[in-house]
Amino acid sequence: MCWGLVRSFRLRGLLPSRCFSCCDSAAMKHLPYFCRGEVVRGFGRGSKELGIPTANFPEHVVDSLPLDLTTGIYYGWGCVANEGVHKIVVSIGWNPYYKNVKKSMETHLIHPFKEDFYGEMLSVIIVGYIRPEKSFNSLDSLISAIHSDIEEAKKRLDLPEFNRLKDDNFFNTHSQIMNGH
Ligand SMILES: Cc1cc2nc3c(=O)[nH]c(=O)nc-3n(C[C@H](O)[C@H](O)[C@H](O)COP(=O)(O)O)c2cc1C
Ligand SMILES: Nc1ncnc2c1ncn2[C@@H]1O[C@H](COP(=O)(O)OP(=O)(O)O)[C@@H](O)[C@H]1O
Ligand SMILES: [Mg+2]
Repeated sequence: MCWGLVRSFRLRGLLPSRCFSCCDSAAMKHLPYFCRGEVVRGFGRGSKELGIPTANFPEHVVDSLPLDLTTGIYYGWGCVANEGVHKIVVSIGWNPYYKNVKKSMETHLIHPFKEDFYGEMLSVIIVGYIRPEKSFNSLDSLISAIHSDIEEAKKRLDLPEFNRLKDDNFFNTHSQIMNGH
């Protein structure tokens, strides 16, 4: 754990004053992480098998993630086509339950959408880390874990230090400049 970084995040108001047991230095050092890309098709399991749709980013967006960014489950804010900012949970990795060969980055927006939005631009700010990805013994266990992640994300995003990032100017621009470069 790099306490210098943790302190600097706290001073900038990006970390709560108490440390969550799931703090992970390799995840934290890149946060908040700004990311934007078109929504593409995945395996079609999110809605059909899990009842939890995930908007998948294209390969080039996944490949541009920092190589040392810990895989796992994150939370933050997201916006489809510049129309409203919503709480999100994000899964980054190989979906060990399904043994995917390619790394994916998938966002579930905690908001009911009337229609699919494939091809639209999705902008996300990842602000915190929840847990590593796991392989579960049953589909029901995976679904329960995802629902717990959603509840955890909803709570943490109400903390003032995370809540204010929903108003970040990133969601009002189309700029390709992200994470300072
Ligand atoms: C909050 C959240 C947590 C997830 N946790 C796991 C996990 O622990 N293990 C896993 O194999 N997949 C996990 N996933 C990924 C799902 O397996 C994946 O979203 C699902 O297979 C849909 O894939 P698709 O978009 O290709 O249809 C998680 C997804 C979300 C949104
Ligand atoms: N709340 C939501 N969060 C994420 N995607 C959603 C949501 N509501 C509808 N969708 C749509 O569902 C799609 C994802 O469903 P999913 O079953 O994971 O398919 P895929 O495997 O193609 O990603 C998204 O690309 C989007 O068009
Ligand atoms: Mg998906």
